[in-house]
Amino acid sequence: MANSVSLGIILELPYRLITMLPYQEQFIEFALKTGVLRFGEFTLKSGRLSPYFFNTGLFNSGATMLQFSRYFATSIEHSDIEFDVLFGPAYKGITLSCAVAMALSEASGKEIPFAFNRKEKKNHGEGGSMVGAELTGNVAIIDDVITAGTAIRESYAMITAAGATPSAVFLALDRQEKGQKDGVPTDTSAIQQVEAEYGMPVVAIATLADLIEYLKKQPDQQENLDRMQAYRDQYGIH
Ligand SMILES: O=P(O)(O)OC[C@H]1O[C@H](OP(=O)(O)OP(=O)(O)O)[C@H](O)[C@@H]1O
Ligand SMILES: O=C(O)c1cc(=O)[nH]c(=O)[nH]1
Repeated sequence: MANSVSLGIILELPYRLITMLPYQEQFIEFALKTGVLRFGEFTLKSGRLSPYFFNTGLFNSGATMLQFSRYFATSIEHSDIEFDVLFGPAYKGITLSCAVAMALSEASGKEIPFAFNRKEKKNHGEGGSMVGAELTGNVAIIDDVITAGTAIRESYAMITAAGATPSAVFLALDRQEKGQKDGVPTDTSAIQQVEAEYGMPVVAIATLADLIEYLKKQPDQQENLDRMQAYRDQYGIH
């Protein structure tokens, strides 16, 4: 795969179930280096106080977006999930769908049609809410994170309304934490709920488990590791 991130398939496959792959570790290091992934105290959309935060808005240069999109493309190729169109929900999904379609084309040499929506409908010119390729066949949704699953549910509705089939979700990070209903933690994560409700696989470049595994290998990160494990004990899915 020219110009892309190495999978290390031959050496790494035997360990696949018990350890993260090289590209996942490289992705975590890259997210830390760029400040996209940070440790500290952060209030989430759910109101939870988290010892870490993942802000893909900070992949905000050509070079970092290019690298990010290559990690995404590697993760998607590794999933072996086939699809016809990549759809990114506005706003962050707009740049993601475009950049990752480019990275997938670069890696595979294939046309990768992509589309996204407008948050506000356009009433002049070509009009409407959809931009890009026609939504047809199997459509994979691409986004940075799922919190409550609202963006994915809205994307599902837009894709089915266009007569296509939502078939998979590709994310940057799976926080692997319990969802919330009426302020009460649920047993499953919002991602697991989306998978069960819509029967779509959800694939992330990296997960909370990967992040914890990474921290265990860093001697100077014991304090962050302790906080992450305490957070997982409280809110993590089992
Ligand atoms: O699972 P959810 O509860 O929907 O949360 C996740 C969504 O929230 C963020 O987008 P947001 O809607 O805040 O808009 P943005 O892309 O314009 O930042 C994020 O990019 C996801 O799309
Ligand atoms: O749950 C959130 O609000 C949230 C967590 C996170 O790590 N990144 C993000 O953009 N939102």
